[in-house]
Amino acid sequence: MDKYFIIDFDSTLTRVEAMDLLASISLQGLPQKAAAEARIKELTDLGMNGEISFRDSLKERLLLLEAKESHLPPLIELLKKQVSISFQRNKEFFKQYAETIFVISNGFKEYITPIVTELGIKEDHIYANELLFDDNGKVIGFSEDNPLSKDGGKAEVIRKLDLDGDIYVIGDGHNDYEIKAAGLANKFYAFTENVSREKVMKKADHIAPSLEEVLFENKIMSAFSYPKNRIKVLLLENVHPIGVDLLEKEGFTVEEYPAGLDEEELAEKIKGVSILGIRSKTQVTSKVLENADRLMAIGAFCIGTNQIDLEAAQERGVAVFNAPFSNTRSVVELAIGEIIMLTRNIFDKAVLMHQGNWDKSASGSKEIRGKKLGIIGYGNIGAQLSVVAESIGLDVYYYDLEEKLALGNATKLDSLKELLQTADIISLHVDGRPENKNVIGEAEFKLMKDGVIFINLSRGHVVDIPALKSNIESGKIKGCAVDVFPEEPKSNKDPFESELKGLPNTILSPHIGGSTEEAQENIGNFVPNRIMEYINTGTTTNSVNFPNLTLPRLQNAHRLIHIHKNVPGIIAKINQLFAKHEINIAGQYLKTNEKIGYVITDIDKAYSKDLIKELRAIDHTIKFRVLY
Ligand SMILES: NC(=O)c1ccc[n+]([C@@H]2O[C@H](COP(=O)([O-])OP(=O)(O)OC[C@H]3O[C@@H](n4cnc5c(N)ncnc54)[C@H](O)[C@@H]3O)[C@@H](O)[C@H]2O)c1
Ligand SMILES: O=C(O)CC[C@@H](O)C(=O)O
Repeated sequence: MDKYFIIDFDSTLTRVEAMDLLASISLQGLPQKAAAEARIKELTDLGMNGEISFRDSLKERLLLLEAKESHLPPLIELLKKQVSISFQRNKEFFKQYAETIFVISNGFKEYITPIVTELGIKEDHIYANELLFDDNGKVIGFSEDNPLSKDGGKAEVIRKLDLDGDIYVIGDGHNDYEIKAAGLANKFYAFTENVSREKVMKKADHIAPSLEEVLFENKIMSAFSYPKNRIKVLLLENVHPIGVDLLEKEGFTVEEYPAGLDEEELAEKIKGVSILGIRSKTQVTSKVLENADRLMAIGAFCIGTNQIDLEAAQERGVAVFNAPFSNTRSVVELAIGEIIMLTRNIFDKAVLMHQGNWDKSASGSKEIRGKKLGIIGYGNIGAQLSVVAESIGLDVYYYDLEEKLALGNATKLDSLKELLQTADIISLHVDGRPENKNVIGEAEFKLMKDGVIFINLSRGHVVDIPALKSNIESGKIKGCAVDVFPEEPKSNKDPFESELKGLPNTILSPHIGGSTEEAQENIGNFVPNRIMEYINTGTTTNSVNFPNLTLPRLQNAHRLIHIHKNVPGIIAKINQLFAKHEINIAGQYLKTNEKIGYVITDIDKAYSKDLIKELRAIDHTIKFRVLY
């Protein structure tokens, strides 16, 4: 049985309403332009929603237009650039199915024909209205004999076509739905790539955010192996709008949630989600991952990834990406600011001022020049702090578990003990690995100098809070800044509880070390791009739990992505299958880590479904997907 596709033109095959464009050309320079354009838009929407008769809407719109024949060539040029993105991607479909694709539109043939024939649609498969011109080339109306100039016209055209097969209508308007309502179509797809009309969507058999969705539903090969709109993205904790926008523009279906979710809530919400975006609050535990039936990637829109069970994610073939240096500078600037504020007792003095007390004295206030800054954890933030601190006169010492290059004149110390005994100011920048729990506790505070300044902008659990509190109260710690806490509120609406509230010369901030507009914008750009690279090409550069592979762009081939447990012999098994199916390998890329193997194979276009089944069935396969 043949499948016929009836496609609407305005806002479906093109991203715009052609009449709106014609209006902006024909009314150019006329005083009534703005008012006429607004009314044309209004009439289009009323017609599309079925709220006024189509013929009335068309008549009134044409009258407002002041259009001439000479306006058509520039209109056609503009429309050529406005073909819907997913239609542009799927030119192959229009070529292959030319015999069964029809464009039926209430617009005008004069501009529709040049656009759609370029896509490969046959000229005699275009049904649309026709303009009437006077002798001077002015548009004076339309051919009223044409059924498409009146309500129910599309149904009438299809009835006359008498197509023998299944009929699928793709359109954004009520008049497209009417074909189905008249019993003349098997399915009506509400096409929402360009506009979403609530009323039309409600009546649709299926919502198609892109042409790929229609093709996928009908098992027709399309530009993508899987429609992007079926990739569900869940973004928690107020991810920057740039990130949301990038993922939406890619065609994914994005759901946002302003706060973090607890384990139970997320374990429920994660079902059906392909990409999860979080920041530092949300714990992605193995229990959550057990329920993650479709999860491909997690984006940590921050630096820290200790909130994610990276090993469990890896074992389930879920790649995790973060933004390793997008907010580094912001944290460093806050640390520098706090070092100065605490050394000068500004915080306490400001509180007194707000209470009406004038305490002008130099006692206990010091310059930072020449003071010894001890940095624990000389990673990206620690090292950057070292450079900036040195440039304003601090004498920098650092301790790291790993061998790190000393920047500038910084002095590397061989033990934490030595650092704690040396520094006047201690700033903590270790990562949040579980072994770092209470890395600074009573014993460590004891080793510090009396009157030390202590700053923690790393992770809350790395400091023993009761020990910190008693050392501030005793005066051992003269000034303290804490930005991160073992327990943090899930959202801005939840209360903040901590033993550190109300202590002297203690700056508490709500985990905003990386919360600058610049940093959030950087992160919003960085993380979605890494995820999209992974989804679209398999590239895992910058993944924190997957072997890092940077892959070339896929050209005229299929890319098979196989993630498996790292046990001997898997590659041999994969390649035996290619040999058995006489598949030519265009390129193969492999990287392993302790736990998993990541193999990408580019093959010629043709392959059998059996090959895919057999590849999936190889023992120890974790995940498998095909890209093209
Ligand atoms: N407050 C905020 O808003 C904010 C913003 C960004 C990053 N962070 C946190 O800051 C910390 C540092 O970030 P980064 O980008 O520099 O990370 P990083 O991974 O580049 O550096 C961490 C360094 O700490 C070292 N280290 C780990 N444990 C240690 C230990 N016990 N003793 C000594 N050294 C140890 C590591 O070897 C590494 O060099 C992370 O915990 C991150 O989550 C907080
Ligand atoms: O913005 C956040 O939630 C986390 C910021 C910071 O702790 C990070 O890890 O980058």
